[in-house]
Amino acid sequence: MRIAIGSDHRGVAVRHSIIELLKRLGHEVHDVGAFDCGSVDYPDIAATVSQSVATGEVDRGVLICGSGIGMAIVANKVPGVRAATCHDDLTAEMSRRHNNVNVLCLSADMLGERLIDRMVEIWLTTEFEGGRHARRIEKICEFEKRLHQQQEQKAP
Ligand SMILES: O=C(CO)[C@H](O)[C@H](O)[C@H](O)COP(=O)(O)O
Repeated sequence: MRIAIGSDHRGVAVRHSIIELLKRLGHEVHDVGAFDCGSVDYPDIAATVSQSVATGEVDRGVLICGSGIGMAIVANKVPGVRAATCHDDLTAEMSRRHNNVNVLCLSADMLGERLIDRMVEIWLTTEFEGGRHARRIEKICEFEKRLHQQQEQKAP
C-alpha cells in the first residue's frame, strides 16, 4: 500500500518508528514531516496527508500528534477522508471493519511503542465488512456532497 504519514513535533519519534514498521511490512511510505523537532501546527500536517488520501495519491494516511485528536478534527474536514483516533487493538480493528477508516490518528503522548505497532498492523490488515456498513458510509458521502452543494450555492 502507499501510505502517507505525518506528525507534529510531539509525534516525531513515534512517526519514525512507524515508518520503519511500514517499510518492514513492504509498504510505500510518503513521509510529510515534520522534519525537525521545532514546534509545528498539526492542521498543516493533517491537511497535507488527508488531501493526498482524498486525491488518491496514496491509499491510506497515518497522523500522530500529542493526543491524536486535533489531527482527526482536521482530517475529517476533507471530503472522502474518514479519520479516527484509535487507542487500542479493538478501536483500530473496528475503525476498519465498520467505518472503512482511511486515516488513522494516534496519540504520541498516551500510547506505548509496542501497542502502536500492533494497532498499525491490525489497522492495515483488517478489511472493511461492507454490507450495512457500506450503506452508512454512502450516507456520509451523500451528506458531504449536500454540504458542498449548499456552500457553492451560498458563494457569491
Ligand atoms: O492535536 C493535538 C491536540 O488535539 C495535539 O496534542 C498537539 O500535539 C498539541 O496540542 C500540541 O501542543 P504543544 O503544547 O504546542 O506541544
